[in-house]
Amino acid sequence: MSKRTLDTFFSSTPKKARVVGLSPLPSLETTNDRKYGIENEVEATSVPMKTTNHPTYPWPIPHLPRHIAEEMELLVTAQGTEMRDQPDLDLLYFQPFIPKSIARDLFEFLRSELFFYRVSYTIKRFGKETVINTPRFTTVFGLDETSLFQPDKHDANSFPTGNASKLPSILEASDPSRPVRRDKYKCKPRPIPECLDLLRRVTEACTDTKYNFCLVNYYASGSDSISYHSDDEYFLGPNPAIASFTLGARRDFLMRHKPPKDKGSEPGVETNAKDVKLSLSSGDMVLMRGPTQPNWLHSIPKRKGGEADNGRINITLRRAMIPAGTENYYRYNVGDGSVYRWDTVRREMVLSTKATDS
Ligand SMILES: O=C(O)CCC(=O)C(=O)O
Ligand SMILES: [Fe+2]
Repeated sequence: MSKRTLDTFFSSTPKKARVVGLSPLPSLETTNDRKYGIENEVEATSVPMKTTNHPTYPWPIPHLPRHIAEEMELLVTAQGTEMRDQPDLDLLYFQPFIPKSIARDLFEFLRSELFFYRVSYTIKRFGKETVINTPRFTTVFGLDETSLFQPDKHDANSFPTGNASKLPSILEASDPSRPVRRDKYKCKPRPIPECLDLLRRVTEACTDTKYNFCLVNYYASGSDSISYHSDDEYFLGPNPAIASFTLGARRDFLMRHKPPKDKGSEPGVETNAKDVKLSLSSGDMVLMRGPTQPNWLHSIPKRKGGEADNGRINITLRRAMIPAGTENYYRYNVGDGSVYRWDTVRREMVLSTKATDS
Protein backbone atom coordinates (compact mmCIF):
# COMPACT_ATOMS: atom_id res chain seq x y z
CA MET A 1 0.00 0.00 0.00
CA SER A 2 1.33 3.47 -0.80
CA LYS A 3 2.13 5.68 2.14
CA ARG A 4 -0.52 8.25 3.03
CA THR A 5 -0.25 11.37 5.13
CA LEU A 6 -2.68 12.66 7.76
CA ASP A 7 -4.05 14.99 5.12
CA THR A 8 -4.78 12.36 2.52
CA PHE A 9 -6.09 9.96 5.13
CA PHE A 10 -9.16 12.13 5.57
CA SER A 11 -9.76 13.02 1.93
CA SER A 12 -10.80 10.83 -0.98
CA THR A 13 -8.44 12.42 -3.51
CA PRO A 14 -4.88 12.00 -2.26
CA LYS A 15 -3.02 15.32 -2.49
CA LYS A 16 0.64 16.11 -2.39
CA ALA A 17 1.79 15.92 1.22
CA ARG A 18 1.12 19.06 3.21
CA VAL A 19 2.50 18.53 6.65
CA VAL A 20 -0.23 19.31 9.16
CA GLY A 21 0.88 21.83 11.74
CA LEU A 22 4.20 22.61 10.10
CA SER A 23 5.10 26.08 9.03
CA PRO A 24 4.49 26.83 5.34
CA LEU A 25 7.94 28.49 5.23
CA PRO A 26 10.48 25.82 4.24
CA SER A 27 13.30 27.36 6.25
CA LEU A 28 11.68 27.69 9.68
CA GLU A 29 12.85 24.45 11.23
CA THR A 30 16.39 24.40 9.87
CA THR A 31 17.95 25.37 13.20
CA ASN A 32 16.49 22.27 14.76
CA ASP A 33 17.28 20.09 11.80
CA ARG A 34 20.94 20.89 12.21
CA LYS A 35 20.79 20.17 15.93
CA TYR A 36 18.85 16.90 15.72
CA GLY A 37 20.13 15.02 12.71
CA ILE A 38 20.07 16.84 9.37
CA GLU A 39 23.20 18.84 8.56
CA ASN A 40 22.71 19.93 4.98
CA GLU A 41 19.70 22.26 5.10
CA VAL A 42 19.74 25.75 3.63
CA GLU A 43 21.03 28.38 6.05
CA ALA A 44 18.20 30.48 7.47
CA THR A 45 19.71 32.22 10.44
CA SER A 46 17.44 35.26 10.31
CA VAL A 47 14.21 33.25 10.60
CA PRO A 48 13.14 32.51 14.15
CA MET A 49 12.50 28.91 15.15
CA LYS A 50 8.83 28.03 15.54
CA THR A 51 7.78 27.11 19.07
CA THR A 52 4.73 26.37 21.17
CA ASN A 53 4.53 28.65 24.18
CA HIS A 54 2.12 29.17 27.04
CA PRO A 55 2.33 31.01 30.38
CA THR A 56 2.37 27.66 32.19
CA TYR A 57 5.53 26.53 30.34
CA PRO A 58 8.93 27.23 31.96
CA TRP A 59 10.26 27.78 28.40
CA PRO A 60 8.93 27.56 24.84
CA ILE A 61 9.04 24.14 23.16
CA PRO A 62 10.27 24.08 19.53
CA HIS A 63 8.26 22.42 16.80
CA LEU A 64 9.71 19.18 15.46
CA PRO A 65 12.56 19.44 12.98
CA ARG A 66 11.13 19.10 9.52
CA HIS A 67 12.74 15.74 8.71
CA ILE A 68 11.09 14.16 11.79
CA ALA A 69 7.69 15.77 11.21
CA GLU A 70 7.60 14.69 7.58
CA GLU A 71 8.34 11.04 8.47
CA MET A 72 5.75 11.09 11.26
CA GLU A 73 3.10 12.30 8.85
CA LEU A 74 3.53 9.13 6.84
CA LEU A 75 2.67 6.86 9.76
CA VAL A 76 -1.11 7.11 9.59
CA THR A 77 -1.39 3.64 8.07
CA ALA A 78 0.97 1.89 10.53
CA GLN A 79 -0.28 -1.61 11.32
CA GLY A 80 0.11 -3.36 14.65
CA THR A 81 -0.04 -7.02 15.64
CA GLU A 82 -2.96 -8.08 17.83
CA MET A 83 -2.14 -9.89 21.07
CA ARG A 84 -5.27 -11.43 22.56
CA ASP A 85 -3.94 -14.81 23.60
CA GLN A 86 -4.54 -14.35 27.35
CA PRO A 87 -7.79 -13.85 29.25
CA ASP A 88 -8.96 -10.20 29.25
CA LEU A 89 -5.91 -9.10 27.26
CA ASP A 90 -6.24 -6.92 24.16
CA LEU A 91 -3.01 -5.37 22.93
CA LEU A 92 -2.05 -3.92 19.58
CA TYR A 93 1.75 -4.05 19.32
CA PHE A 94 3.58 -1.90 16.77
CA GLN A 95 7.20 -3.02 16.29
CA PRO A 96 7.98 -0.25 15.59
CA PHE A 97 5.44 2.53 15.19
CA ILE A 98 8.09 5.24 14.83
CA PRO A 99 10.70 4.10 12.29
CA LYS A 100 14.32 3.70 13.36
CA SER A 101 15.29 6.42 10.84
CA ILE A 102 13.78 9.12 13.11
CA ALA A 103 13.41 7.41 16.53
CA ARG A 104 16.91 8.45 17.67
CA ASP A 105 16.51 12.09 16.62
CA LEU A 106 13.02 12.27 18.16
CA PHE A 107 14.39 10.85 21.42
CA GLU A 108 17.25 13.39 21.50
CA PHE A 109 14.88 16.23 20.60
CA LEU A 110 12.31 15.47 23.31
CA ARG A 111 14.92 14.80 25.99
CA SER A 112 16.59 18.15 25.26
CA GLU A 113 13.56 20.34 24.76
CA LEU A 114 10.94 19.21 27.28
CA PHE A 115 10.85 20.20 30.94
CA PHE A 116 10.69 17.42 33.50
CA TYR A 117 9.87 16.99 37.19
CA ARG A 118 10.80 14.56 39.94
CA VAL A 119 7.54 14.48 41.88
CA SER A 120 7.20 13.67 45.60
CA TYR A 121 3.92 13.24 47.39
CA THR A 122 2.65 11.75 50.63
CA ILE A 123 0.22 8.91 51.08
CA LYS A 124 -1.19 7.28 54.19
CA ARG A 125 0.23 3.78 54.48
CA PHE A 126 -0.91 1.66 57.42
CA GLY A 127 -2.18 4.86 59.04
CA LYS A 128 1.23 6.58 58.68
CA GLU A 129 2.10 9.50 56.37
CA THR A 130 4.69 8.17 53.92
CA VAL A 131 6.66 10.19 51.35
CA ILE A 132 6.72 8.67 47.88
CA ASN A 133 9.53 9.83 45.57
CA THR A 134 8.52 9.02 42.00
CA PRO A 135 11.42 6.94 40.64
CA ARG A 136 11.59 8.60 37.20
CA PHE A 137 11.25 12.05 35.58
CA THR A 138 7.75 13.01 34.45
CA THR A 139 5.89 15.75 32.63
CA VAL A 140 2.32 16.09 31.33
CA PHE A 141 0.21 18.10 28.90
CA GLY A 142 -3.50 18.14 28.19
CA LEU A 143 -6.98 18.90 29.39
CA ASP A 144 -9.99 16.66 29.98
CA GLU A 145 -12.94 16.41 27.61
CA THR A 146 -15.07 19.03 29.40
CA SER A 147 -12.75 21.97 28.55
CA LEU A 148 -10.73 23.54 25.72
CA PHE A 149 -7.67 25.79 25.58
CA GLN A 150 -8.27 29.16 24.05
CA PRO A 151 -5.88 29.27 21.09
CA ASP A 152 -4.02 32.38 20.06
CA LYS A 153 -6.15 34.44 17.68
CA HIS A 154 -3.42 34.47 15.04
CA ASP A 155 -2.00 30.96 15.25
CA ALA A 156 -3.89 27.82 16.21
CA ASN A 157 -0.63 26.20 17.39
CA SER A 158 0.26 28.79 19.98
CA PHE A 159 -1.44 30.11 23.05
CA PRO A 160 -1.50 33.57 24.59
CA THR A 161 1.68 34.19 26.57
CA GLY A 162 2.08 36.60 29.44
CA ASN A 163 1.85 36.75 33.18
CA ALA A 164 1.04 33.34 34.67
CA SER A 165 -1.16 34.96 37.31
CA LYS A 166 -3.34 36.17 34.43
CA LEU A 167 -3.72 32.89 32.55
CA PRO A 168 -5.45 32.86 29.19
CA SER A 169 -8.86 31.36 29.26
CA ILE A 170 -9.79 27.75 29.38
CA LEU A 171 -13.19 27.43 27.75
CA GLU A 172 -16.17 25.18 28.45
CA ALA A 173 -16.23 22.49 25.75
CA SER A 174 -20.03 22.51 25.84
CA ASP A 175 -20.08 26.27 25.13
CA PRO A 176 -16.72 27.57 23.84
CA SER A 177 -17.90 31.18 24.14
CA ARG A 178 -17.75 30.75 27.93
CA PRO A 179 -14.53 30.65 30.01
CA VAL A 180 -14.60 28.04 32.78
CA ARG A 181 -15.33 29.13 36.35
CA ARG A 182 -12.21 30.26 38.21
CA ASP A 183 -12.47 27.34 40.61
CA LYS A 184 -12.99 24.62 37.99
CA TYR A 185 -9.28 23.62 38.23
CA LYS A 186 -6.85 23.88 41.12
CA CYS A 187 -3.97 22.91 38.82
CA LYS A 188 -2.76 24.92 35.82
CA PRO A 189 -3.34 22.79 32.71
CA ARG A 190 -0.78 22.97 29.90
CA PRO A 191 -1.60 22.62 26.19
CA ILE A 192 0.03 19.75 24.29
CA PRO A 193 2.96 21.28 22.37
CA GLU A 194 2.91 20.90 18.60
CA CYS A 195 5.86 18.47 18.68
CA LEU A 196 3.79 15.96 20.70
CA ASP A 197 0.46 16.91 19.20
CA LEU A 198 1.57 15.64 15.79
CA LEU A 199 2.19 12.22 17.37
CA ARG A 200 -1.24 12.45 19.03
CA ARG A 201 -2.99 13.20 15.73
CA VAL A 202 -1.20 10.44 13.85
CA THR A 203 -1.96 7.94 16.64
CA GLU A 204 -5.63 8.94 16.64
CA ALA A 205 -5.79 8.15 12.93
CA CYS A 206 -4.07 4.75 13.36
CA THR A 207 -5.97 3.58 16.40
CA ASP A 208 -9.38 5.12 15.77
CA THR A 209 -9.33 6.54 19.30
CA LYS A 210 -9.34 10.10 20.70
CA TYR A 211 -6.67 11.30 23.13
CA ASN A 212 -6.53 14.54 25.12
CA PHE A 213 -3.59 13.85 27.45
CA CYS A 214 0.07 13.22 26.82
CA LEU A 215 2.15 11.93 29.75
CA VAL A 216 5.91 11.65 29.35
CA ASN A 217 8.24 9.56 31.54
CA TYR A 218 12.03 9.72 31.36
CA TYR A 219 13.88 6.76 32.86
CA ALA A 220 17.40 8.12 33.23
CA SER A 221 18.92 4.77 34.19
CA GLY A 222 18.07 1.21 35.17
CA SER A 223 17.32 2.50 38.68
CA ASP A 224 14.31 4.41 37.34
CA SER A 225 11.12 2.40 37.10
CA ILE A 226 7.35 2.27 37.39
CA SER A 227 5.84 -0.32 39.71
CA TYR A 228 2.91 -2.60 38.91
CA HIS A 229 -0.27 -0.56 38.39
CA SER A 230 -3.17 -0.25 35.98
CA ASP A 231 -4.42 2.89 34.28
CA ASP A 232 -8.07 2.24 34.97
CA GLU A 233 -9.01 5.31 36.98
CA TYR A 234 -12.70 6.19 36.88
CA PHE A 235 -11.96 9.50 35.16
CA LEU A 236 -10.84 7.64 32.01
CA GLY A 237 -14.22 5.92 31.65
CA PRO A 238 -14.68 2.14 31.23
CA ASN A 239 -12.11 0.07 29.28
CA PRO A 240 -9.84 3.01 28.37
CA ALA A 241 -7.43 2.74 25.43
CA ILE A 242 -3.88 3.87 26.19
CA ALA A 243 -1.18 4.23 23.54
CA SER A 244 2.31 3.82 25.03
CA PHE A 245 5.51 4.67 23.09
CA THR A 246 9.15 3.81 23.74
CA LEU A 247 12.10 5.94 22.59
CA GLY A 248 15.74 5.33 23.48
CA ALA A 249 16.89 2.43 25.60
CA ARG A 250 15.23 -0.97 25.44
CA ARG A 251 13.39 -1.90 28.65
CA ASP A 252 11.27 -4.84 29.78
CA PHE A 253 7.54 -4.19 30.06
CA LEU A 254 5.92 -6.73 32.37
CA MET A 255 2.23 -7.50 32.62
CA ARG A 256 0.34 -9.74 35.01
CA HIS A 257 -3.34 -10.49 35.48
CA LYS A 258 -4.94 -8.94 38.55
CA PRO A 259 -5.84 -11.43 41.25
CA PRO A 260 -9.49 -12.45 41.11
CA LYS A 261 -11.53 -10.18 43.40
CA ASP A 262 -12.27 -11.27 47.00
CA LYS A 263 -10.50 -14.59 46.62
CA GLY A 264 -7.11 -13.62 48.02
CA SER A 265 -5.45 -16.14 45.74
CA GLU A 266 -2.24 -15.85 43.71
CA PRO A 267 -2.26 -13.75 40.54
CA GLY A 268 -3.30 -15.72 37.49
CA VAL A 269 -4.31 -18.86 39.41
CA GLU A 270 -8.00 -18.78 38.59
CA THR A 271 -7.78 -17.12 35.22
CA ASN A 272 -5.01 -19.37 33.83
CA ALA A 273 -3.43 -16.16 32.61
CA LYS A 274 0.31 -16.28 32.03
CA ASP A 275 2.52 -13.28 32.75
CA VAL A 276 3.45 -11.27 29.66
CA LYS A 277 6.92 -9.81 29.02
CA LEU A 278 7.59 -7.47 26.11
CA SER A 279 11.08 -6.19 25.44
CA LEU A 280 10.21 -2.71 24.21
CA SER A 281 12.71 -1.08 21.89
CA SER A 282 13.01 2.43 20.46
CA GLY A 283 10.03 3.35 18.29
CA ASP A 284 7.73 0.59 19.58
CA MET A 285 4.14 1.36 20.59
CA VAL A 286 1.78 -0.80 22.63
CA LEU A 287 -1.90 0.06 22.52
CA MET A 288 -3.61 -1.34 25.62
CA ARG A 289 -7.34 -1.46 25.03
CA GLY A 290 -10.65 -3.21 25.77
CA PRO A 291 -10.65 -5.17 29.05
CA THR A 292 -6.86 -4.86 29.52
CA GLN A 293 -6.70 -2.01 32.06
CA PRO A 294 -9.45 -3.27 34.40
CA ASN A 295 -7.88 -6.76 34.49
CA TRP A 296 -4.12 -6.44 34.04
CA LEU A 297 -1.26 -4.68 35.82
CA HIS A 298 1.86 -3.42 34.05
CA SER A 299 5.32 -2.24 35.13
CA ILE A 300 8.83 -1.28 34.01
CA PRO A 301 11.06 -2.96 36.61
CA LYS A 302 14.47 -1.67 37.68
CA ARG A 303 17.40 -3.20 35.80
CA LYS A 304 21.14 -3.27 36.50
CA GLY A 305 23.61 -2.21 33.78
CA GLY A 306 23.08 -2.52 30.04
CA GLU A 307 21.51 0.04 27.76
CA ALA A 308 18.95 1.18 30.38
CA ASP A 309 21.58 3.66 31.58
CA ASN A 310 21.41 5.46 28.22
CA GLY A 311 17.92 6.70 29.12
CA ARG A 312 14.45 5.85 27.89
CA ILE A 313 11.48 8.08 27.12
CA ASN A 314 7.94 6.75 27.41
CA ILE A 315 5.01 8.71 26.03
CA THR A 316 1.44 7.69 26.85
CA LEU A 317 -1.64 9.12 25.15
CA ARG A 318 -4.94 8.86 27.03
CA ARG A 319 -8.39 10.44 27.17
CA ALA A 320 -9.59 11.91 30.47
CA MET A 321 -13.32 12.49 30.58
CA ILE A 322 -13.72 14.80 33.61
CA PRO A 323 -11.78 17.48 35.57
CA ALA A 324 -10.72 14.93 38.22
CA GLY A 325 -8.45 13.39 35.55
CA THR A 326 -6.80 16.74 34.86
CA GLU A 327 -6.20 17.37 38.59
CA ASN A 328 -4.76 13.88 39.07
CA TYR A 329 -2.36 14.01 36.13
CA TYR A 330 -0.87 17.42 37.05
CA ARG A 331 -0.57 16.50 40.71
CA TYR A 332 1.41 13.32 40.01
CA ASN A 333 3.38 14.33 36.92
CA VAL A 334 4.21 18.01 37.50
CA GLY A 335 3.53 18.52 41.22
CA ASP A 336 4.96 21.62 42.86
CA GLY A 337 8.69 20.86 42.73
CA SER A 338 11.55 22.18 40.65
CA VAL A 339 11.94 21.86 36.92
CA TYR A 340 14.69 19.78 35.30
CA ARG A 341 16.26 20.18 31.90
CA TRP A 342 18.64 17.92 29.96
CA ASP A 343 22.21 19.23 30.07
CA THR A 344 23.88 18.32 26.78
CA VAL A 345 27.41 18.78 28.20
CA ARG A 346 26.97 16.90 31.48
CA ARG A 347 24.58 14.46 29.74
CA GLU A 348 22.17 14.33 32.64
CA MET A 349 19.01 16.05 33.88
CA VAL A 350 19.91 19.12 35.92
CA LEU A 351 17.81 21.46 38.00
CA SER A 352 16.93 24.37 35.77
CA THR A 353 17.72 27.88 36.94
CA LYS A 354 14.55 29.01 35.20
CA ALA A 355 11.89 28.90 37.91
CA THR A 356 8.46 27.59 36.94
CA ASP A 357 6.07 30.48 37.06
CA SER A 358 3.08 28.23 37.06
O1 LIG B 1 7.18 3.40 30.61
C1 LIG B 1 6.28 2.62 30.25
O2 LIG B 1 6.39 1.89 29.27
C2 LIG B 1 5.00 2.53 31.05
C3 LIG B 1 4.53 3.82 31.65
C4 LIG B 1 3.24 3.67 32.35
O3 LIG B 1 2.76 2.60 32.56
C5 LIG B 1 2.51 4.86 32.79
O4 LIG B 1 3.01 5.98 32.69
O5 LIG B 1 1.37 4.69 33.27
FE1 LIG C 1 0.68 2.74 33.09
